[in-house]
Amino acid sequence: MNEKKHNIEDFRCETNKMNNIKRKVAVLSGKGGVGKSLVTALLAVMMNKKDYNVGILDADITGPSIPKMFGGDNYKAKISETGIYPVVTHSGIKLMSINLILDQPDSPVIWRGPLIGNTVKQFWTDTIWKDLDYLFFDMPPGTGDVPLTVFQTVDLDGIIIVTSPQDLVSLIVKKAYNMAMEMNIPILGIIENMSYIICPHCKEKINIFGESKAEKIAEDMGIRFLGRLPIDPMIAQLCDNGEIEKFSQNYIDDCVDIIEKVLNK
Ligand SMILES: Nc1ncnc2c1ncn2[C@@H]1O[C@H](COP(=O)(O)OP(=O)(O)OP(=O)(O)O)[C@@H](O)[C@H]1O
Repeated sequence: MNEKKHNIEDFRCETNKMNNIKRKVAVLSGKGGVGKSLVTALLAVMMNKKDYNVGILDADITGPSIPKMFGGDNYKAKISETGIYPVVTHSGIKLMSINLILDQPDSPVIWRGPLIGNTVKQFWTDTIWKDLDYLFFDMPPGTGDVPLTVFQTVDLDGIIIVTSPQDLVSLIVKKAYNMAMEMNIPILGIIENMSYIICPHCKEKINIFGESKAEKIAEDMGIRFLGRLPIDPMIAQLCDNGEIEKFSQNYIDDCVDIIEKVLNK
């Protein structure tokens, strides 16, 4: 399906010798603010609940949000001569993010593209994850420098595209799709976030952006539709409180099952 179309240079790098990482999945969005970090965090939480060893590499260097969702903004990764030791969360998920290295998590990273790219590369080559069943990459939004670096550096098993209902009518999802296709990376499917709300009184499902077109668009592109997440104030609260590991809804159960099935074939 994803035949290589362009002559893109290959800069594959090996990860730390101590690592044994079975599956590497990047979570991508065409633009910011659609809930890509949230989806990454939820996938990790759900896979961890299924007893898999899970890690998250936060490749969003200028806007890292993973540590905060797990309550770890003040945790620090340990740097040694052999590599960088990730932070381990309450439930055992391993995290690597620029905010786990900076002295102050609110310090801005004012670096140019190549330095940002090299930092992400170093997270891949130097972090000591040891045994992981799944490593999720939370990519920065868009289809710029860093996604390109990750696509070239890491031998990814697949990407997941996160979108919101409004994006699907634009070309933004198509850009993420085209980038993965050009880099010959399998697309595992699309997840639609902020798809609907549930009335807290009558429990009616309200499609505030109109009837979702996600399934149809996925079908037109020939990729899987992995499911949809509602806007849920409880999710926002869990993120704000750094308690995303307490998430217990079944919104993405099907998505997790599909990913598990496809990647364990
Ligand atoms: N389905 C949802 N229900 C409630 N809140 C949500 C939902 N999705 C995302 N949010 C909230 O929106 C905020 C932004 O989400 P997130 O950081 O995942 O977006 P993003 O796409 O990774 O953004 P960027 O890539 O621009 O940093 C988070 O604080 C999260 O709590």
